[in-house]
Amino acid sequence: MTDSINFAQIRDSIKSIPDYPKPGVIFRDVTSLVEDGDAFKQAVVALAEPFINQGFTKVVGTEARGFIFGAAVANILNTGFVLARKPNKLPRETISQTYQLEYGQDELHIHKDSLNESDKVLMVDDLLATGGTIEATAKLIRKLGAEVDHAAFVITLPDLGGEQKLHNLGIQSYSLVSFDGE
Ligand SMILES: O=P(O)(O)OC[C@H]1O[C@H](OP(=O)(O)OP(=O)(O)O)[C@H](O)[C@@H]1O
Ligand SMILES: Nc1ncnc2[nH]cnc12
Repeated sequence: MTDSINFAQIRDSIKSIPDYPKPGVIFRDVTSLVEDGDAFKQAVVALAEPFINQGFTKVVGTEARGFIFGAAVANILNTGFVLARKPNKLPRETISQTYQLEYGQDELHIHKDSLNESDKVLMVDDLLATGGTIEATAKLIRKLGAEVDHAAFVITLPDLGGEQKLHNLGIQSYSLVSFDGE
């Protein structure tokens, strides 16, 4: 199925914005990808394809851009979709995990009753940079007793070390395109 995916088209649809949000950063903008219906469809199909019929019971997506791709992948895999959200957004009882940002720290929450020991989870996000966000997401999933060994991203920034961080957690990462030099 991935034979029919035009990875160059997916890559070309992602706009790169220099010096955003601060000097020296090249922002890889998936909003331009999702605005292109064909590129969006191909990206979602390519993200889901390796995980079809592999026994996944849930997809977890991380706020906010992870929701766009995660929910679509869950539909293809015929699984439920679980939201990992920033603080004060989820109405039921949650568990939380703090993680480091470049400056300071942030926190992610997940509903306590959204996963359990019987779940096999695929994590989906738009982009892997340092891996701090996806590491926090994996810790939440594991705290609830669910299994998580795979994460899928549209974009990886290999220079920022996220793949190694995931590897150290025993999580295999899969991405559609990578951008060096950041
Ligand atoms: O690998 P990391 O270094 O953790 O960075 C990757 C994360 O950063 C971005 O999210 P951001 O926190 O900017 O939130 P947003 O999706 O709400 O814009 C991106 O969508 C990933 O979730
Ligand atoms: N360079 C980048 N572009 C888009 N989102 C990001 N999140 C972290 N680094 C990023």
